[in-house]
Amino acid sequence: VFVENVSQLNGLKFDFIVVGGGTAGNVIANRLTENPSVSVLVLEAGGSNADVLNIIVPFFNVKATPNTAQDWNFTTTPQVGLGNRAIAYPRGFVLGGSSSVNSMAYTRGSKDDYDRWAKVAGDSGWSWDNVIPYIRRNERFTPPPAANTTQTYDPAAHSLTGINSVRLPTFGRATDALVLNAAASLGQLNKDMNSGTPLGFGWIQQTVKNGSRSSSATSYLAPQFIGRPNLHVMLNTRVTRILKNGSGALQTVEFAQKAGGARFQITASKEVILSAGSIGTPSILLHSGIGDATELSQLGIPLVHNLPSVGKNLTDHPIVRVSWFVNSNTTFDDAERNATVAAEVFAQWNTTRTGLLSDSTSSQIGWLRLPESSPILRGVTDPSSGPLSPHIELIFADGISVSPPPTGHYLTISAAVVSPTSRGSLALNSTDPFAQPVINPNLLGSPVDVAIQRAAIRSAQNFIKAPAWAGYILAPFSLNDTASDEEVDAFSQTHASTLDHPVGTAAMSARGADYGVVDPDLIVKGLRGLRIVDASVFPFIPAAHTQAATYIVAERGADLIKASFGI
Ligand SMILES: Cc1cc2nc3c(=O)[nH]c(=O)nc-3n(C[C@H](O)[C@H](O)[C@H](O)COP(=O)(O)OP(=O)(O)OC[C@H]3O[C@@H](n4cnc5c(N)ncnc54)[C@H](O)[C@@H]3O)c2cc1C
Repeated sequence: VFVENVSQLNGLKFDFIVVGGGTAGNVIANRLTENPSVSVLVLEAGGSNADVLNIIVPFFNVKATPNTAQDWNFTTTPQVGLGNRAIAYPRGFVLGGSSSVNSMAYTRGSKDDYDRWAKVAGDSGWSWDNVIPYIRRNERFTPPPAANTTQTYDPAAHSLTGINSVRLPTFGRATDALVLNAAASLGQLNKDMNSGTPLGFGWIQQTVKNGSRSSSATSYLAPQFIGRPNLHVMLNTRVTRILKNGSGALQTVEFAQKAGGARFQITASKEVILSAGSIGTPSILLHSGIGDATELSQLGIPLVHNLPSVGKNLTDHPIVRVSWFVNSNTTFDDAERNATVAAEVFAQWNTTRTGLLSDSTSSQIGWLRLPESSPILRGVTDPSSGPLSPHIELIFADGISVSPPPTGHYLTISAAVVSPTSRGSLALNSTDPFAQPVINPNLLGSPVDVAIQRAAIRSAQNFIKAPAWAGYILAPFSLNDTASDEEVDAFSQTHASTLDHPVGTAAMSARGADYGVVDPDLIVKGLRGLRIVDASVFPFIPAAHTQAATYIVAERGADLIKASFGI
């Protein structure tokens, strides 16, 4: 049930209040209200996801952010590793959160990623084997038609019965065979990168249903769920602080509906769940006086609970896009720069939900591991989570996204560091909860990350030398294949951006550890009544796009809450 205004809350009582109707928040709302006697209120800062074409049409994801009404429109601090550039830092400001604006890649990461979580959290419940039931609750996989013999996947790794739809791309591209043949010739084809062993090249899986985006808003809040009388969702409502209730538990939520507007309070009878994401969650904690005592006192925020790790450990994936001119006139560049072609592909999507616009801009990904003998790893602890995990990701696009030059056709390979060693931070410089926090992801902030970024670009340059590409690649567009290491590093510094995967700002650690923000059951250390369920609790970033891991944390988080209250 959507609550239109604050007065409608009068007389309503809630067992749980979920702060943020994003990727994780909507999972919690859905799972807790399976029990009709449990009442939940979701407070979401952004507006509705309905009828927003840039959200619904998969290919338009590149237009959903940055600098739109559905984006928080954050900017980072000047990034030392990026030549002091400050860059846009997109986050979904809309029901569904970042799952409503992301690029829809569905990648779980490796078995090692979850086993490392279990180890640092001291809780085997976070291990790969033990999160598989939660993967299955989340995923509703649509296999490709049997006649499609080129697309591979491992049926044993997928669930047909979950809530959030996942499928392979449906629009064939000229580059599909080129990527796969090149990978095959190198002996690096992976049948299904979501089986726990992602290394190699293969088909991307996407959160798409019948040619439209599947987000936590369209899936976990689908009509049969949002219609539950025990589930209330209020949009355009910014949570400003969490306060103690009469018994000292952090169960009272303060919110406002516009900057400088009236503040309201509402109390959950059982628990408050923070699901405001890796930027929103630590911001709310700090505004509530939960964080580093010295930093809070410098801001003049009264200390409620000294927890120095709040906002620290911000981890993200840097990415550099490299493009080449290609011998083709079927790339998607024309659909982005030629109004006639754009109208044609839109008409096809609009009538049949098929064609170019029914998928995201990529169809294949490669996950690569540095050789054990790599000089980059000499003398440093391997930053990956283990031998099954990549250090590098390559994402293939059959064109240049967003604004291609007026002529020419292109191939773009986005080369990312998926085992970053740099850690950044999230802090406040104002007591106004409507002011932007200070976001420093510290991208390419360590020599190891710069070296892995260089290796990632080199892998892309080497990959297109495989015989399968002969005659297709014409010439480098943005970076010469003959560039020296220094030139590659300079290119990274001027072109690197974010893969939009911030995590870890309210990280989980073992019970009793002298760092960390939440215990393995996701309850805030040393407090009662307050739990965190979103990507901010990841203790390490998985070598993957982060939505699948967020859904996994949320599905298990819901189970942990149910167990705590016997519901
Ligand atoms: C542009 C972009 C592309 C991406 N591409 C991919 C991809 O292809 N594949 C992939 O796996 N991952 C991708 N990601 C990352 C992935 O989407 C996120 O890791 C994941 O969605 C995070 O989920 P979350 O629940 O932690 O936060 P979110 O989904 O961001 O949810 C947080 C919610 O809380 C709300 N909120 C915040 N503060 C407040 C407040 N004070 N009061 C009330 N509400 C508040 C927000 O508006 C939002 O709705 C992408 C992200 C972005 C932004």
